[in-house]
Formats: sequence, structure tokens, C-alpha cells
Amino acid sequence: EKKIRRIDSAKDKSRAREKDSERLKVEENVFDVPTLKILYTLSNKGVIKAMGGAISTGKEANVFYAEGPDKELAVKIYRIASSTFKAMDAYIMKDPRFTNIRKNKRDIIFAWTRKELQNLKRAKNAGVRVPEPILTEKNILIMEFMGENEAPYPLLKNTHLENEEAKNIFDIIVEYMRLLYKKANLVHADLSEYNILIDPNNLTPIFIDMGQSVTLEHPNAREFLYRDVQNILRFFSRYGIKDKPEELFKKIQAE
Ligand SMILES: N#C/C(=C\c1ccncc1)C(=O)NCc1ccccc1
Repeated sequence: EKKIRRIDSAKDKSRAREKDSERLKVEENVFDVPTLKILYTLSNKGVIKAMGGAISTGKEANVFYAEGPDKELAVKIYRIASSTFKAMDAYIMKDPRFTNIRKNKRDIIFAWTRKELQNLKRAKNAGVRVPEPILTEKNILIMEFMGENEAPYPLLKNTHLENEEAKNIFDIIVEYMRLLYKKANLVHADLSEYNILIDPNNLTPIFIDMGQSVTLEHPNAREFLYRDVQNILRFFSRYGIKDKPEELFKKIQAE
């Protein structure tokens, strides 16, 4: 009996070690020294009490779960070494809010991080459901965690819906695109089933990832809006939604 218990606990330990090494591996190549310094600063300031696991990992950023002083947090860390900052160029260099930033990589990424915070604030003020934006520190964005028990809400992409439920979600998404445009003077510019979370408690959408969102002064704002419209219609066509892109494009901009 005792022997078996010893084996079990050894197995559990090795499994736990493997999981931690998995987690450590993600964190190793993400947490470079400057990023660790910022995380220590945020922890000393009491903004972050404990870091959790990775929620999302991508080429230009990673999102981690964290415990805050009073609520759960999502910590988005933009990679400085990321190669895709070229893509950021197309959005930020023509945005009148950021024409005066220096051209070096770190400053572009710090400006981009601040831009996502600003865009989330504007979206929230316009009545669009987004994670509550909290603060940025260099290449790190702190926002409200949208999920339960350390598990993020599912992406629209991974949510099974009945046609009726999908239609309700589609109508809210269109309303949010309209509020972003008319009230927040913004276009999401990367809207798709990969950047919308679904709150399973009421099957309603949450917009995320607004680092690339642009104001209507951006020369390509309407192009980006048309692309967002096409992405959304393409995804919802599987639920029998047949709106035309031009009509939806006009409806979102209508007085
Ligand atoms: N913001 C955000 C995100 C989730 C989230 C969940 C729960 N609460 C707040 C945010 C997210 O996955 N964004 C997409 C993404 C970012 C970075 C790499 C890959 C994919």
C-alpha cells in the first residue's frame, strides 16, 4: 500500500514538473530581462500579486493570467524582438495620434502598447464591451481578465452556436462596430472570430485586441472597416446570415 502511494506521488511530482517546465519554456522565451524588470516593478507597486499561465501566445505578443489586488488580470506583453513590428508600421505611422514618435523599434512597440490602452478606453466609453483597460508600463498592457477560474472565455471561433444564438451575437457585433465608428471614432481593423470572446453566461460578444485599431483620420480607415465587415459576414454565413458587405458597410457609417 505504502509503496503504491510512493509511486503515485512520484508520478504526480514528475507530471507537475513537466507541466511547470512547459510553462517555464513559454515564459523563458517571453520574459527577457527588461520585461522581468517591468513585472517586478508592477509587483512592487501592488498592481500584480501573482503571475499565472499563458492565455494566448502569438508572434507579436503573449497574454498571461495574473492575480491583481482586487480582481483577476490579463497581462499582455508585446515582444520587443518580434519581427512583425513591420506590420505595426502600416497602422501606427499614419495615425495622427502617433506621427511624432521616434522611429526605433522599442519606441514603436511602447507607443503601440499605449495605443491599445487608449483604444480600449475609447471603445469602453462608446459602450462596446471590452476588457476593462487598467494601465501600461513600456511593452506591457494590464487589463481585466475576461473569464472564470483562470480560464479565459472562449473565442467566437471556438464557440458552438445555434442559428438563433449566432444571429443575436451578430446583431450585437454590428452594433459594437457602429458604436466604435460613430462614438469612438475608431475602426477595429483586425476584427474576426479570433478577436471576439463570447461570455458563456449570456452568449454576448467581447471585443479584444485593439492595438491595431485606427481613428477615422487614418487614410486607410474605411478600407480596414470594409475588411472587418467582410471577415464578420464570412464567419456568420455558416449560420445562414446573408447580409451584403456594402449594405453592412453603409449601415455602420450611416448618420
Ligand atoms: N487581449 C487579449 C486576449 C485575450 C484575453 C482573454 C481574457 N481576458 C482578456 C484578454 C487575446 O487572446 N488576444 C489575442 C492574442 C494576443 C496575443 C497572442 C495571441 C492572440
